Amino acid sequence: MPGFGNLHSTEALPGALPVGRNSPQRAPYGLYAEQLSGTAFTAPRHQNHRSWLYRMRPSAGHQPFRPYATPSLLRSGPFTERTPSPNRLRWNPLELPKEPTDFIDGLISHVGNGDVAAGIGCGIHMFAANNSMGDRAFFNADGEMVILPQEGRLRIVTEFGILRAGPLEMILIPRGVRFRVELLDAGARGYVCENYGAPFRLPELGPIGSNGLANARDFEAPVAAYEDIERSYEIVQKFMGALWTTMADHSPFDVVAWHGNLAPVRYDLRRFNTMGTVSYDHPDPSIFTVLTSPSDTPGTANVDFVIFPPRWMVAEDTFRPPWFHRNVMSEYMGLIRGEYDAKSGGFVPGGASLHNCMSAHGPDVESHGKAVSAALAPTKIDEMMAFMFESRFPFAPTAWAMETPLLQADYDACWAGFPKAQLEPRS
Ligand SMILES: O=C(O)Cc1cc(O)ccc1O
Ligand SMILES: [Fe+2]
Repeated sequence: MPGFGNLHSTEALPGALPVGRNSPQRAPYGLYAEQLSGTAFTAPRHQNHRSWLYRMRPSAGHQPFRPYATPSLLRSGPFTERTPSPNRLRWNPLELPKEPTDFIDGLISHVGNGDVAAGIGCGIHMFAANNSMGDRAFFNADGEMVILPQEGRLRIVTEFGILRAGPLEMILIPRGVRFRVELLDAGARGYVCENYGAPFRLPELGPIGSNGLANARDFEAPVAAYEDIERSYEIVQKFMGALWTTMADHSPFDVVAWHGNLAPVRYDLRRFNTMGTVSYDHPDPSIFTVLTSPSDTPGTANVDFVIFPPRWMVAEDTFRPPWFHRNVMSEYMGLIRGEYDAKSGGFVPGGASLHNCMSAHGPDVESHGKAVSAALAPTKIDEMMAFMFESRFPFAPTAWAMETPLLQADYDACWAGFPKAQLEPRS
């Protein structure tokens, strides 16, 4: 069902959705009415997110949660394992696991900021899995999750219905929504942004007008789909940075109908209506914002999700790749496919880089050299998709991120050896 933040109504059985009220004395088929809220009850109407779910049993029917025993590399803000680094860091891609590993156990925290208990900041994780979740559901009480598959297609069963997504697509799972990740290929790998702050929304378009960037209609929510499974089912949740587990005697994916404006969505990044200059100069990458989680300072995001999609480069008398810069915001980047225009090698699909607040970065020597001597004909950057999670809060790496052999030892070298500008002697 199309539309970001739309009010949807969907039923998998005729008449399952109550009409004219949310909570009738007896819901159709004896279903249980349950509200899931993503914002405070009193949040302004245009920011209020909630849905009503009509399910075979209330979610409340489960045993107490116990600490999850399987060792996990998932971490949360405050990220204090290692001193935040002012250095530019870059990582090679995760390898697919050798042991059977599902999405939950395949999550590895990379960097993060803020504080999960304060609802500020985000955690950025990678995942690598070779197994479907089986009779296991996961939900995250700490934040919503943007999932970006980089390799392998996923079938994500949620309480709201089923979403499939592969590389070049994104999934947004709201806080608290139960889901199960199944693999449609032998392995899957990707990135996750776990947003502790204000829910992601579409950015304002300002002078761009009423269309453009990620268009609301291209976000797709699933239709209601339920499974009637009576056997022991594990439910794992992330709460205040720790994983917890419990058992239920049935599948929690038993929602027969739902309505509301809180729902998981899929978005095909290829549908992004990319803007750029048609005259000169390289604009700020904020024109590539897909979704933003605002902070309480206007225009200064808790975290922005930004993509660098295929696009035509036509700028005249312009250095076309990203310029050299030092940014007050902190930048975590990943690559879904292709080659990023600021880096010739080293930044590979599935890899990642971190440029924290005020760290000097930009094109490497080779990309710079090519760009200053290029004939400025219109050229297309094709077959490429990079992305950035950009935040007002510097990112701290996890211990894993600093100790993994995937961390590149020589990243700084890509900015070594720029020829010095030759100043003309003044006459
Ligand atoms: O560092 C990067 O590659 C991301 C980036 C891209 C761009 O086009 C301008 C600024 C910026 O931070
Ligand atoms: Fe940058």
